[in-house]
Amino acid sequence: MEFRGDANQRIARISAHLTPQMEAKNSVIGRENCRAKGGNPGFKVAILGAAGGIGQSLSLLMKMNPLVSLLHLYDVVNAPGVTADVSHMDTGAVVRGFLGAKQLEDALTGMDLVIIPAGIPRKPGMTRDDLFKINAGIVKTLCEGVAKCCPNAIVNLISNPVNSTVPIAAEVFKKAGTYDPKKLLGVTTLDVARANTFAEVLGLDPREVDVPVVGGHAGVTILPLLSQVKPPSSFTPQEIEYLTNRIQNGGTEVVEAKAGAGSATLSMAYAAAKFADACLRGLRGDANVVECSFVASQVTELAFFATKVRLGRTGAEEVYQLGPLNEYERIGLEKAKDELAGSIQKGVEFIRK
Ligand SMILES: NC(=O)C1=CN([C@@H]2O[C@H](COP(=O)(O)OP(=O)(O)OC[C@H]3O[C@@H](n4cnc5c(N)ncnc54)[C@H](O)[C@@H]3O)[C@@H](O)[C@H]2O)C=CC1
Ligand SMILES: O=C([O-])CC(=O)C(=O)O
Repeated sequence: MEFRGDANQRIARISAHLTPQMEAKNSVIGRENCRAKGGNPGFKVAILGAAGGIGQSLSLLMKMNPLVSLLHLYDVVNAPGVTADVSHMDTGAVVRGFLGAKQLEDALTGMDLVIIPAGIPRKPGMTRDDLFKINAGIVKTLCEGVAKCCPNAIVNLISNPVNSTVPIAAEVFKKAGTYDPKKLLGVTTLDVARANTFAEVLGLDPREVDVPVVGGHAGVTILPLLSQVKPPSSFTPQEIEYLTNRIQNGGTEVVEAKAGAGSATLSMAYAAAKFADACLRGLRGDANVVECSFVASQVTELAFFATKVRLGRTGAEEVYQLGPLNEYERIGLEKAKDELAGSIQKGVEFIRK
């Protein structure tokens, strides 16, 4: 082990979770220079809402990701506790905690990827849209921070209702003059994970199944394209009905099972970590990184729509078309678009009003 400076300096450094390189260059260090303790160069990732149900597990999973060199954990409560806890994991990423609005800018400065699971979750009987009143303002404030402190970062937006919070974020970035549609990604990975899992009726290992899920992230806007499942398989009409309903209502299934204690957190943290890893692999320049995401889109007449996208060095570099749909899916698409149009409009108006 290399020791620099006297013992007191070393102890101060350790308690601040800083490497000598990071201390020297503080938070404006370039990616090449930002090495986690003995690790490889990596990316700088912030989680906003890191002390929540999703945030805590996601913090754990991102601390385990070898592509992450610096992990900033921000919340309005309990960020120091989560940070202290996660920082004891003997993986490469250096962890720093940030508590409350006064520390938001420090949390965001220099970040390559910002993941946002901040906001209230549903209780039984609520729709995702019922969260708009509170979560719209939270997302607005956090995105204003992103625009100011890390305008080039990729943003993974998890806070519901995603169908409205992504348009809100876009409007905030437009207002700030920093909007890059390729860099704003609504996280719909859990819908795909559920579709792949529930397709067990095929008798397949979910890891081998790939069901594209398009549209948005609420009720009928969640449109699984079972006709495009890989490996190619055929379903009976009853199976299609069962699977489509279960995928569309997967979130509600968890909300009801938790009976007032929140919504999906563990499967969501898994899905968010999987999507964030795909974004980082894209940033690194890996080829053929493809995931579904709710993004600015010209695939339909709507300004935002979830489809498969190819992730690259600059974000969602290619937005794929829907591909051939069967009659059942065409009807589902019309329903999805009707609801999505209103949710997108609601988000846009929240900022433009
Ligand atoms: N996109 C998706 O597929 C999914 C989205 N969600 C959504 O994710 C959000 C979070 O869910 P949970 O983690 O279960 O909720 P939670 O209530 O457990 O955690 C939310 C965290 O956000 C923090 N927070 C609140 N205001 C904040 C602010 N201004 N700045 C920073 N942090 C703030 C809270 O202190 C809390 O720690 C909800 O809106 C939920 O609906 C949940 C599951 C799936
Ligand atoms: O259902 C909810 O409220 C949380 C969510 O978005 C999901 O689990 O898909």
